[in-house]
Amino acid sequence: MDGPGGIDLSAAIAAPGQSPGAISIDIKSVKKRYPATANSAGIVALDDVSLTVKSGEVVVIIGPSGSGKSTLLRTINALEKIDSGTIVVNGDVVTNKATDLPAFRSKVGMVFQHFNLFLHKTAMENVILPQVAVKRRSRAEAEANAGKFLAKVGMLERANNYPSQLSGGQQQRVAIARALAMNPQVMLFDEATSALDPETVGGVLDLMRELAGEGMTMVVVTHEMHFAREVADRVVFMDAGAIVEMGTPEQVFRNAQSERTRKFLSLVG
Ligand SMILES: Nc1ncnc2c1ncn2[C@@H]1O[C@H](COP(=O)(O)OP(=O)(O)OP(=O)(O)O)[C@@H](O)[C@H]1O
Repeated sequence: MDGPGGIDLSAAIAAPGQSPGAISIDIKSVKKRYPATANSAGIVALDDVSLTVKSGEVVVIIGPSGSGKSTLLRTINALEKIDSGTIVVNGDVVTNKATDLPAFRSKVGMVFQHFNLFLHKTAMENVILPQVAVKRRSRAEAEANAGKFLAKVGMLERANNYPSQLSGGQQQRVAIARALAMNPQVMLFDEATSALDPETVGGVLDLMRELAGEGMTMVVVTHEMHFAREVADRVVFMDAGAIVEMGTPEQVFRNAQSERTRKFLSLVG
């Protein structure tokens, strides 16, 4: 389980209390409606969605634009509030008002399309800061940890660069190191490669593939169908705010049951 930097990360990645095959994420009957505004009618973004993700499982969510994929992902770490239903992540009831959200979010790594790095901080500082601010680690511990994870994503030699000095793919690898340095129990990827130049997409997908191989529980929203085919344990197809179909890549890509799934797949290849 060595990363590109030759570091064994299995201890850092194995989340305490998670046994392989146990349910890690339990989403039940979730409904979410964006209310009407002066300029737009209200939209049902999630229409009675239920999904469980087992510990160590890689679930890839695919579907047309506007089908609710990002909204579903963002409900898992409470970036979106839901109208009804429940979401439990490794025993934390996300939808319970009493849940300490900052503490909960530190256990869930999120990687965004647009990286969300601090632009006026170096790569190293970007990875150090959340560890100190949220995990209350000492600066020395956070720095050692940052070095370890920057090495894992192949960015240690660029540790002192600012985001503006890095390519999109490199910035995304720093963002992944930042998330991993928090020792997350689950990683959520929201179109992590959609904003990248084609030549840098592969490196980020390879890193995601490597994390999957190391047993990280992952939920991935992506338009990269070959990644879904090769890496997913389960593929979920969404349309119009609902899960239309889910199954192994083989089941969904080779033997889709729904006409909507087949039509989508015929369009995206
Ligand atoms: N903040 C918001 N306010 C109002 N409507 C929203 C908001 N965010 C998303 N929506 C709407 O909710 C629906 C689902 O959006 P969502 O971003 O989850 O879709 P998606 O499947 O991730 O799309 P894409 O592949 O284009 O990113 C869409 O109709 C979208 O326009």
